[in-house]
Amino acid sequence: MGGLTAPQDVKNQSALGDLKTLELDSVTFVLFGATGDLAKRKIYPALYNLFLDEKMPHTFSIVGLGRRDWSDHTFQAHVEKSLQIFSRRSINDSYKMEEFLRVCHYSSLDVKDKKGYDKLLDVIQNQEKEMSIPENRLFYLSVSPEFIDVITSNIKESGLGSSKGWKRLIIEKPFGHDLKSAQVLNEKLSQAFEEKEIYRIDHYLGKPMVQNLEAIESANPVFQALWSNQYISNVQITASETVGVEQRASYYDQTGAIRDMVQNHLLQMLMMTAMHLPKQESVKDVRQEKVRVMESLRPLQKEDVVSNVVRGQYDHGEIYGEPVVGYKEEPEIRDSSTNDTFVSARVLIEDSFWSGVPFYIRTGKRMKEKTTRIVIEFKNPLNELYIDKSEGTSPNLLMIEVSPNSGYSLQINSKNPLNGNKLEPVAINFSSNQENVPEAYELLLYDALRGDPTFFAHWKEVELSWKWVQPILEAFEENNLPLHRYRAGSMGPEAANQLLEMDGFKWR
Ligand SMILES: NC(=O)C1=CN([C@@H]2O[C@H](COP(=O)(O)OP(=O)(O)OC[C@H]3O[C@@H](n4cnc5c(N)ncnc54)[C@H](OP(=O)(O)O)[C@@H]3O)[C@@H](O)[C@H]2O)C=CC1
Ligand SMILES: O=C1O[C@H](COP(=O)(O)O)[C@@H](O)[C@H](O)[C@H]1O
Repeated sequence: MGGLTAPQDVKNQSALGDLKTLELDSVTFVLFGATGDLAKRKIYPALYNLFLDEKMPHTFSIVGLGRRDWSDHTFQAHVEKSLQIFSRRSINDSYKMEEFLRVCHYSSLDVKDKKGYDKLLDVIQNQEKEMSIPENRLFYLSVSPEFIDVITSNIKESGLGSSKGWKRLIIEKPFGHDLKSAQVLNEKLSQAFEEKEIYRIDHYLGKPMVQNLEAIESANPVFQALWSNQYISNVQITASETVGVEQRASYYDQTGAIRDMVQNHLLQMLMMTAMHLPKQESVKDVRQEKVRVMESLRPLQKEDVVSNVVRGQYDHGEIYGEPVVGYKEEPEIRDSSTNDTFVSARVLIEDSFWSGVPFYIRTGKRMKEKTTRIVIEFKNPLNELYIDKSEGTSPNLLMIEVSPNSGYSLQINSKNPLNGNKLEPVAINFSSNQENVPEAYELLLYDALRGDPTFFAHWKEVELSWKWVQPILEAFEENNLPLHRYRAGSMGPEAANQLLEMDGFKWR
């Protein structure tokens, strides 16, 4: 096995480079919430795909935890089933499958039971001894956020966290419910883990096209030259979904689009789009630059929210031709709910690069299409050159398709000989082969295994995001702005279009 791959070992490598050849430290992957939904849909498939790609350490073991009284055998059958359903890769190689399942073990633990952690320590130490794994432990908390505090303090007190090797902690969203609760949670976390050991997952940061954003600018002189308020008129970030609240009513009705999507995923995409990096970027640079973006956001006062933010809630309608009920008719949603299922906002960055360039963000459930897209709209001074206004040009647009498709499209103007040589917008397209695109969780787990936190959210980013969002939460709670209804299957309320129209733009 190679030497320790501590965060400092990767800090000088390109944050975006391919490190496939790097040898990873042997590790015990300790999964809290191993019987849950996220584990089966995302975590096992990601680990297995990494294993098939030889991106797992040479020696590793997985210890799954939950309250259920499962044997190793039951757990392995559960993991296998989840791979059959959710892995994007073939599961026909029975030799590889057996090899993978052999290292999956299960131990039952109620996370509130202090004594249970002593037993867990024994289980892990025995595994480590048997498989000659040094005491490197990666703890993944795929459980409800209410347990984060109790788990991390029990990890500390039981000695599970005081190993001779390294320890890392991966935690899922949501990180807090508002600014105060996030600060309290972070304070508790930091009693058991150092910031450099904490990997806060935002799965949008694992999407290949989000990881590519910085490269689009820095690896293309043509965009590098244009990437500022001199040439860009506005930036639009959309994350629309066709699904409704599904089986998560109790979570979502307390959370809304503002906490579920805006505070984390949309602001992370905004940071990744707006940050400026020197050529030799490192983990520290990326995170510093993202923080700089957040520090430059014009803060919203509660009274500004009404003119910069639109909130909506879906009514009944149709999705892909099928009728769907409105939000308040969804099972377990309160009749009186004023929860936001749609949010759009105008965000202003007050620095020398972006001042005067509005960033518009929008996200919603039960919209017309499932798409995550970032559009950079360039200024269009040419129109004034055309005396005949029917010969006007369209703005150049760089459209970055994040998901479900990954690709770019650049809209330029061109004469169409089939239409009297009139100028028309045409698109230059690139789209990745979807089958080979790794899943976000694969990229993120690989980074955590090799100790690279670049694409995880640093506490400062999380805190600054909550700070920006906090006045919006309060304005929503106090009902200071309208709750616009929108038809399921539409692109949200009309007020979201007006937000751009008043600045002379439209959603792309
Ligand atoms: N599912 C998803 O798509 C997403 C989930 N997340 C986040 O991931 C986390 C997990 O979500 P999800 O998998 O959906 O949740 P589930 O409710 O499906 O699973 C919860 C897990 O926690 C375990 N658990 C609950 N109580 C205890 C306890 N007292 N002691 C030990 N284990 C316990 C359960 O095991 P058992 O029942 O055996 O005790 C189960 O394995 C949450 O923070 C969620 O917000 C984030 C993004 C997407
Ligand atoms: O974190 C979340 O993300 C999903 C959308 O993720 P995507 O990768 O499918 O775009 C969203 O449905 C969910 O409500 C939210 O918690």
